[in-house]
Amino acid sequence: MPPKKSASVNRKQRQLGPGVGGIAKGRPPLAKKPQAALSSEKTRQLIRSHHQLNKQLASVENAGNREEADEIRKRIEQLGGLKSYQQASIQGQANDRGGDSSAVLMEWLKPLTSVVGKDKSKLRLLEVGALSTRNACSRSGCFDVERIDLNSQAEGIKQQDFMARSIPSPDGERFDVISLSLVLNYVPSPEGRGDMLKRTCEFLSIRNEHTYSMDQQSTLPALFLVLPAPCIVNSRYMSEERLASLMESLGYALLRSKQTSKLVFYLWQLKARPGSRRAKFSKKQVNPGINRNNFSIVLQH
Ligand SMILES: C[S@@+](CC[C@H](N)C(=O)[O-])C[C@H]1O[C@@H](n2cnc3c(N)ncnc32)[C@H](O)[C@@H]1O
Repeated sequence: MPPKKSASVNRKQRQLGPGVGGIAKGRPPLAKKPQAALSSEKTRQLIRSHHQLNKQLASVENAGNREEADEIRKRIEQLGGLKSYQQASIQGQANDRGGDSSAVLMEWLKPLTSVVGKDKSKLRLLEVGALSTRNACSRSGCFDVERIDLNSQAEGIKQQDFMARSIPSPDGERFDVISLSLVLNYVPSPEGRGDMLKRTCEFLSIRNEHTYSMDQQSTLPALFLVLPAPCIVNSRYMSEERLASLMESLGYALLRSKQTSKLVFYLWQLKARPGSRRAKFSKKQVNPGINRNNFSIVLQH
């Protein structure tokens, strides 16, 4: 089935400005009361600085430079650490990015979720990088949601690094859907991003026709991926085509995509777990240009 693609930029949203209309129903309420609001510009700056420092930290740690790593860690703490970054993300997305991204996932899974209540079997959803227990997916009642984050902000969110989570045994419990919304771009290295995408395959349940209904078979198991749009549309090293071939090499097929002025959304179905003879994806320039960024994803082995 060819992937369905939404209008490249949601016209209504463009007219109204981000944060109004479409999925812009505001961030889901948080368990903890946010601290005093920062201005949009300050929020963006804080997110940018946190990403940059995280990248520098990964690179000096890689080079074994402990002193410089300690120095960068101090600077991250001075900015308020991961907690302030999360706060800024919540606020930044509410202001700039159109609110709760999981509303897009709900929309895309509507044909499946509309029957969930009838046979009472909920879909299993793993939300990696969860900041709220009350986003559209959580509120829908269609999912058994497991939420994890490096720094838990609420009771229903387990404090856990996805990269350190034990891989389920062959007959262990897996998920029907994994959500990676604005998480991959948080990973500081291109290799780390490739590893994260590869890891998702281990947690999705590839069931057979006896366990998934006909409707479900055309969608599940699936990965919901959200990234800041510039990572894909304005990078020297990435493009939609390159992302699609990388994902295909992992066993994923693109089902849905959508682009707004700020974000790109994708729904990928895992068709088969990647074999050992998978193609490698190095950091290769596909869109040269001085005004482009360096976001990339590398698959090493
Ligand atoms: C920008 S927030 C995105 C929050 C939310 N998913 C959204 O779309 O609004 C990124 C979150 O991902 C979390 N994160 C990054 N890497 C992670 C990992 N390896 N395991 C679990 N959480 C991770 C960070 O702690 C941070 O809270």
